[in-house]
Order: sequence, then structure tokens, then C-alpha cells
Amino acid sequence: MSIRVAILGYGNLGRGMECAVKQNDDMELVAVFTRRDPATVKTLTDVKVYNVDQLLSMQDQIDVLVLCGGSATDLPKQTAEYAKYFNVVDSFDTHAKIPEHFAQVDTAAKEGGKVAMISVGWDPGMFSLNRLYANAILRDGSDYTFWGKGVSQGHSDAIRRIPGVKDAKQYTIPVEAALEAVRNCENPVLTTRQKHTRECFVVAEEGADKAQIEEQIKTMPNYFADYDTTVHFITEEELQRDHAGIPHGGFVLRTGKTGLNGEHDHVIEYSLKLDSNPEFTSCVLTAYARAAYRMNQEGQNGCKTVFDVAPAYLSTLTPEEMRSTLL
Ligand SMILES: NC(=O)C1=CN([C@@H]2O[C@H](COP(=O)(O)OP(=O)(O)OC[C@H]3O[C@@H](n4cnc5c(N)ncnc54)[C@H](OP(=O)(O)O)[C@@H]3O)[C@@H](O)[C@H]2O)C=CC1
Ligand SMILES: N[C@@H](C[C@H]1CC(C(=O)O)=NO1)C(=O)O
Repeated sequence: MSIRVAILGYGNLGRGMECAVKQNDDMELVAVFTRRDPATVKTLTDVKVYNVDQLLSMQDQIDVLVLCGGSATDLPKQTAEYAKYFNVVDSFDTHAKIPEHFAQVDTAAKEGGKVAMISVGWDPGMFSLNRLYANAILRDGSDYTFWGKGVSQGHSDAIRRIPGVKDAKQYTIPVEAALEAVRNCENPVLTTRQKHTRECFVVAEEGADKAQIEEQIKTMPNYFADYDTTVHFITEEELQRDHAGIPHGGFVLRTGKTGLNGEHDHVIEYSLKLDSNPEFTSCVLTAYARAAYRMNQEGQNGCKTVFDVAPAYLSTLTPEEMRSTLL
């Protein structure tokens, strides 16, 4: 029997989920839910679209609800709200607020006897896993994470939530000299500001106060305050013409030493090069949706992160197939 998946929130990630579920023949997409008028939401497939006020009435038709809202303002409310009723997966990526989000979602999921997986994606998500593996293995070392150059969906979403902003895209740009020093095993000590810069392209509403929008972006805690940030105001046409894609990627690196006197240097590197940040992130969400369903079927409940999920839960392979093909 297929795992019945539903989506709440139809934006870049929602469209990515629509594609990702189609690539998994043990799953079916049963519905898309939106806070808007369903008639205004045009999907890629013939999946039915409902307003979110229909969601609870369809509880018995859904095995896993994937929350595709924004981390800045949607997921802090929605994940805990629906974890009481559904197995849920979200991509919450406001790193500084993950402990608080975990606590709220854990209470809700335990109350409902459901599994809730938070902060699933690539960072947080796959990059988190690789930071943990590298740190556990190379005990004497230094960790580094670099993103881009590419479009951060979380940062773009955060800008779009500012009053007076009609649309926006944010590029994260690694400081090449910092990346080179890390790859040369120089083990540099780098501040947040020394690793990345951020460049924003913003379409302002007619008559909006651009100086105030720029100030709100540059001082935004957890997103921009600790970075050197540039803001460009452009037209909707220019945004569509010059910034239509959502590519991204990055590296997790750990450089470390072994030997009784640190005789030998080692570099662990995990990298991603993504044509579509939302479509890749949705593929990660889909694998963890499978895991959430299976873990709940075993009687597990409460909030989980990628650290709590044994890899076998993610795969469609049988244990024998895994042992014969992946070991
Ligand atoms: N952990 C990770 O590695 C990653 C995490 N993310 C997270 O995913 C989040 C979502 O990103 P993304 O999908 O790009 O955000 P979007 O802005 O595209 O969508 C967010 C929500 O906004 C609403 N929305 C979308 N389009 C419109 C529209 N035209 N008019 C009105 N409302 C609209 C939708 O809700 P509704 O349908 O209810 O209106 C949607 O769920 C990011 O904030 C980020 O935090 C993203 C990438 C990687
Ligand atoms: N969560 C990020 C995924 C990566 C990208 C990123 C950044 O560019 O700052 N941080 O983490 C996203 O929303 O795209």
C-alpha cells in the first residue's frame, strides 16, 4: 500500500514536493493544502488543491503531511499546530531557533502519538549529518561549512515577509580566500562575516519605503545581521529575466590530524551542486517522510531530527538489498 503524502503550503518547496513524490513509487500525493483560495493555485500535476480549513477533516486520508511553508513565519506556527494530528516533516532552518522549535513540536507530536521530523533538507539536514559524522571521526580537527554561490530559499522567504516587499531573491556568496585557506589545511579561525557575503535583489511594492526595507534586511537577526549584505531594488520583469532560477550548493569540510603527534593531515569534504534548491530539498523531505511513516508504524512518536533516523528507514531497499548493494 502506498504512503499517502499531503503538502501544506504551495510555493517553491511545494512544487518541488509535487515532483519528488512522483519519483517514489511507494508514495502517492493525495492533496495540496493552501491558506489561499485553491482556485488561484495552479499546480504542476492534477493533484487536488484544498484550503487549509479542510485539512483536519481529511486526517484519515493522509499518512504524512509535509510542511512547505517558510521558516521565518509559517513553520514556527504550523508544525506544532499539525503535529498533533499528522506525522509531519518540515524544513525549518532558522538554526538559532531549532531547540525552541523542537521543544514545541515534541510536545504536540507526543500529545497526538505522531512522529514529527523537523529541520530536514540539506542545511539543516544532509550538511548536519555530515558535520556530525566528520566530527565523530576526526576528533582533532576544525569544522567548516560554505554555501553558494546560490539562492537561499530561507533568506529569500525572510525578505519577502517584510512589509512593502513584493518579491525577492537572496544569493549567498562564499569568500573565496576563506574557502582556499580551509582547503589548504590552514585551519583558519573565521567569523561569520569572514566566510560569506549576501546579495539581495528586491522588488518593492509601489510607494514602499525602500530605505526602510533595506535597513530591515541588513539588521535582521539570524538571517543578515552578522553578514556584509548588499541590497539592489529591481523591477519584477528584471527579477524574472535575470534571477528566475533557484540554484545552490555548498560544502561541509573538516580538516583534522591523526597520529600520536598529529603527524598526518586529513580532509573530509561533502559537497552539493544543485540546479534546483527546492527540488533537491524536496527529495530529502520525501525520504524522511517515508522514515516518519515507518517509525510511527513501529509505535514511535515525538519530535525527531535527522540525527535520530537510522539510514535504513529512508531507503526503499530491503535490508538484504542494502547489504548486497550499498555496503
Ligand atoms: N533545510 C533546508 O535545507 C532548506 C529549507 N528551506 C526552507 O523552505 C522554506 C520555504 O521556501 P520556499 O518554498 O522557497 O518559500 P515560498 O515563499 O515559495 O513559499 C512559502 C509559502 O508562501 C506561500 N506562497 C507561495 N507562493 C505564494 C504566492 N504567490 N502568493 C502568496 N503566498 C504564496 C505558500 O503558502 P500557502 O500556499 O499556504 O499560501 C508557501 O508555502 C524556506 O523558508 C526555508 O526555510 C528551503 C530550502 C532548503
Ligand atoms: N536552508 C537553506 C539551505 C542552505 C543555504 C544557506 C545559505 O545560503 O545561507 N543556508 O543553508 C535554504 O533555505 O536554501
